[in-house]
Amino acid sequence: MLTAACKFRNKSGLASTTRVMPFFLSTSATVTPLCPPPSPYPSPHFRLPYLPRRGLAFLAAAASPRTLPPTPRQAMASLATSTAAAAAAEVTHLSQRDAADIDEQLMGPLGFSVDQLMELAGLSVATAVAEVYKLSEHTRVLIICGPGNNGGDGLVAARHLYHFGYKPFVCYPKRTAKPLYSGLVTQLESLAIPFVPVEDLPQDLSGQYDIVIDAMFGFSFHGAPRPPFDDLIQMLVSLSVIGDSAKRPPIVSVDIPSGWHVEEGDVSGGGIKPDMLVSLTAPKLCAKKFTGPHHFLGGRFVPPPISSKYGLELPPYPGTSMCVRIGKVPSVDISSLRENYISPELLETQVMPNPFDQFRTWFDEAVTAGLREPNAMALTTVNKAGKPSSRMVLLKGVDKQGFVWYVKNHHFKQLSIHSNEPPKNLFLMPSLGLVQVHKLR
Ligand SMILES: NC(=O)C1=CN([C@@H]2O[C@H](COP(=O)(O)OP(=O)(O)OC[C@H]3O[C@@H](n4cnc5c(N)ncnc54)[C@H](O)[C@@H]3O)[C@@H](O)[C@H]2O)[C@H](O)CC1
Ligand SMILES: [K+]
Repeated sequence: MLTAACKFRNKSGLASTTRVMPFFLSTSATVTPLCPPPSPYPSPHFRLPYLPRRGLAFLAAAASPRTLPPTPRQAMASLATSTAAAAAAEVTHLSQRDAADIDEQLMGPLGFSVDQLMELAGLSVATAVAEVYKLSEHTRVLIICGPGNNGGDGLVAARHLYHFGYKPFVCYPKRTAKPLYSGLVTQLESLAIPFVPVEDLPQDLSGQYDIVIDAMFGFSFHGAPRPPFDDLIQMLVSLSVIGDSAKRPPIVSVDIPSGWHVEEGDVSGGGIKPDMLVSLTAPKLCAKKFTGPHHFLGGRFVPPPISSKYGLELPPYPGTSMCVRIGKVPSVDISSLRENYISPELLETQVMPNPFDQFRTWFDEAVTAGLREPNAMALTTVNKAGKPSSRMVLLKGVDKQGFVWYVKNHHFKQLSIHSNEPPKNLFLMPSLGLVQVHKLR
C-alpha cells in the first residue's frame, strides 16, 4: 500500500504544486536478500519486490503557497541562527555616535550608497519577520514609516514582504522629497500596496493587522516624538499592553523601538514594548533593555575595516541568511506547533499509473528541493508475537521490482520480516508536505 499527499514548493518557496500518491495493495510477502553491498554499508540489503496494484485510494492534503512549511534549508538556517545565538553571548552594542560614524564611513570611504545599505537593511527586516511570523498566521502587515532612513528601511521591507506573499499596508505620513524615497514609494504603488493615512488607522490596530512594523525612528532620534508620530507611538504602546499576545499583532521594531532613547532605552517605562527587534549593523546600546522574545541582527554588509576599527563582536550569519538571531532563543510551546493544511481535491488523474514512477518523480523533487537525506525511511516490522518495531534505514534504490535498503547484519535478525505482518516503510518529506507509507504483502 502506498499513500502520499504532497505539496511541493521550489527552492525559492514561491511556487507550489499539489501532488497525490496512490495507495496500492499487493498480494504476497517476499523479501529477497541481495548480494552484500560494498562498504560502507554492510550486508545484507533487501529488495521488496514490486507487486501488482489492487486498488487505489487517495489522501488529500495540500496548501496554498502561503501555508507551506519551511524548506529543509530554511529549517537548517533557523537551527543555525539558534546555534549562532547561543554562541554570541557577548555582542557589541553601539553608541549613537558610533552608529552614525559607521554609517558615514560606509557611505564615504568604503564606497557604499545609501540605497544599497537601505535595500540590504530592509531585506534583513523582511527575512527576519518571515522567519518568525509565518504567512499562514500573519498575513496583513502594517508598516509605519518615519521621515528618515529608518522609514526607508520600512518601505524596502514592505516591498520584500509583498514578494514573500504577505499583504503589506504602509503608513507614511511625512514623506521625504528625495529621489530615493519617491522611488521606493513608486515601487510600492506599482505593487498596489495601500498607503494608509494616519487618520484612517483604527485606534485599536489589533483587529486589522497581523503584524505591525515600527520603522519610525532609528539611531538619529532625539528628544520627544513630534506629531503625528507621538500618536502613532501611543497606538503601539496601547497594543503592547494587551496582555494576551495571541490577541494582538506582534510589534517588530526596526533598529530602535521608536521613541526609546538610542542609548538608554525606554527611559519613562511607558514606551513601546516590541516583540521583536531587528538591529541593523550592530545593536545600539538601548537594545540591552529589549526584553521581547525575538532579537535579530540584520545588515549583512559590515566589511572587516569597520569590524576591526570598532571592535565589533557579532554573531556570524548562517549560510546565505540576511539575518541572525541574537539573544536567547524563546522556548517553544510544543502544542502550538502545527501546519495549516487547506485541502483542495487530489485527483486520481493527476498521478502516474505506476506508483513507483510517481515515487521516483517525487523523490527527485525532494532531492532538488534540498531535503536532507530524503532516502531516510522508517521501516516497521512486526514480530511473530505481534510486537511492532521501527528503525530508520536508508533507501538505496527503487525500481519496478521494489525498494532496496540496507541494514547491518545483526539488525537483520531483529527485522522479523518473515512474520505474517508485512513490513512497511515510511518516508517523511516535510518540505514537500509529503508523507509516504509503503506496505507490501
Ligand atoms: N549603517 C546602518 O546601520 C544603516 C541603517 N539604516 C537605517 O537608518 C537609520 C538611521 O537613519 P537616519 O535617517 O539617520 O535617522 P532616523 O531614521 O532615525 O530619523 C531621522 C529623522 O527623524 C526626525 N526626527 C528625529 N527626532 C525626532 C523627533 N523627536 N520627532 C520627530 N522627528 C524626529 C529627523 O528630523 C529626521 O527626519 C538606522 O536606524 C537604520 O534604521 C540605513 O537604512 C542603512 C544603513
Ligand atoms: K524603529
